[in-house]
Amino acid sequence: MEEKSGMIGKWLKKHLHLYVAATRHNFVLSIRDGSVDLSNFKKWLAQDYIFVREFVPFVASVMIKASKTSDDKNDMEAILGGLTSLNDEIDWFKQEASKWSIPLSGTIVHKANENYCMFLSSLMLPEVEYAVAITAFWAIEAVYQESFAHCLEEDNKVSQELQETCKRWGNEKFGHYCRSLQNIANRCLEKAPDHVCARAEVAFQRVLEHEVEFWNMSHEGVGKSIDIV
Ligand SMILES: Cc1ncc(CO)c(N)n1
Repeated sequence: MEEKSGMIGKWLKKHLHLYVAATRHNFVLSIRDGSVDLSNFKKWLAQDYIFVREFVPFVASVMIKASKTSDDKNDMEAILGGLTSLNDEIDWFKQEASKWSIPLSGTIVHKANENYCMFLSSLMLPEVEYAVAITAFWAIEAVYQESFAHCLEEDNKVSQELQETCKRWGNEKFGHYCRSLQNIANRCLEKAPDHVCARAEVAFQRVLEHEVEFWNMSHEGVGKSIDIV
């Protein structure tokens, strides 16, 4: 029988290439070195606001699974913390959009974003196991934590106006929250049958692929020539 403790750590090693693609994307590196094209940043911001609004019902669905099937009552607090931070995040997106004069209501949803949101919907189905959903949830948060924490590491040249964005996901408290989700996922995976673990591993890989596509979006034409056709 396969040793299952610390499953996430094993998958991070096994899929390191994909994890690095998702957490060291050129867009993120350009924020870190100060060379980011602000129009790309604005595209990302407008699309991420749409994503975050879709992410809320997904997190709520993870909460429902936890309340029905989790063997540890503390899971609820961790997930509730996630919902609370999404509440702040939505406010922050609105403020940031007004700072950059981005009209959030008229944004055309990019295909990559739509695909990612459809993937989230598929994970909301009641038949998706808690272990699978919590693994995906952790991965989604961890990519942003890892990416933006990297932006804040030594010798960064993040411009003043993007500091706050990096701190939003790169701060230590968010890091701690991601580690709590990782611990929950590890605990669930340890107890899950092999076929459920296999599904969680696939969900983890899919999240990373969607995250790469999401970053890619920022340097493609959004809302202009491509979307008008
Ligand atoms: C695309 C994407 N992934 C992860 C997060 C983290 O909440 C986010 N805001 N957007």
